Amino acid sequence: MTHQLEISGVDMVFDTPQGPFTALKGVDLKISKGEFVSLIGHSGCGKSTVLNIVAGLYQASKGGVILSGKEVREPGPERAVVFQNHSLLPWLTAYKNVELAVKQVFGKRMTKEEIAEWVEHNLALVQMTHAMHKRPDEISGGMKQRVGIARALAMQPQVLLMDEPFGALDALTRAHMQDSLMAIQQELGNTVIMITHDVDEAVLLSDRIVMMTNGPEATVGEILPVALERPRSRLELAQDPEYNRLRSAVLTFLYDKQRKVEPIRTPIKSPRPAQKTA
Ligand SMILES: Nc1ncnc2c1ncn2[C@@H]1O[C@H](COP(=O)(O)OP(=O)(O)OP(=O)(O)O)[C@@H](O)[C@H]1O
Repeated sequence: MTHQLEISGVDMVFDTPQGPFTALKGVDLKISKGEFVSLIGHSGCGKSTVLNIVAGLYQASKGGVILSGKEVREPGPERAVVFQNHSLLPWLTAYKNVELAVKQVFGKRMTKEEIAEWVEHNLALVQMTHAMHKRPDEISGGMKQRVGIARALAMQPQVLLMDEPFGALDALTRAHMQDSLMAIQQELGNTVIMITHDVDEAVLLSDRIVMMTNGPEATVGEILPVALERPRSRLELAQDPEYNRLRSAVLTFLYDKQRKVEPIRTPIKSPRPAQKTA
């Protein structure tokens, strides 16, 4: 089976004032077209570094990434990135934000009418038609995130890279966004790599959960296939024994096998003033 995306033997060494720091060591991951893969692991293990290498924003120190047979060397429109802090241009409306990306990618190939239709179509996909002429400061965080997703989808990327896309949202908005993303991904068949800290989110959305070991020299620890039928309903899954088995497998990995022991610093007590003796 040929894979759409191959991350092979990736090491990442950062130069720091304290000397070289090996954040990643020997990361291997092969992803098929249309797969939804989550990266999960403790804070600082290197999830964003992996995503940035796939995005072409960082160059691996060793190894590399092949997408559809071509080596990734720089950012490109076939890999759209959605960050936690929706990076919309504040002076442009939701519509104009999406239009800008569409013009960058398809400006030469689409007519004005086609561009307008495509922008509206993608905003409709994320249910933002009603607010498409509002600026980012006039809409909620969840709505901004939806515009960010519409902008990424409108570029028709082969791979959608999402760095904790729903991390800053309240629980209800988050649940709604997860459901929309599942529906959109099922319709469009995009390949998605998503970083999350949320075990339920990982199990609900993914075809595979990639669990990373703690750094330094972090790498892929275990890969958990999630064979739950789609479409998935969060309410039904709450009672599903397989869902609960998968959930506890991730929790066991994170809190047992890769338990992170933070050094507890005992505050240094200031020496007691010497007692005066009479
Ligand atoms: N540009 C950089 N220079 C030096 N060290 C870096 C750089 N970027 C990341 N690191 C280090 O590499 C390690 C992995 O960082 P990364 O941001 O990829 O982790 P993460 O798993 O995404 O963390 P979080 O879940 O907290 O976002 C960390 O120890 C971090 O301090």
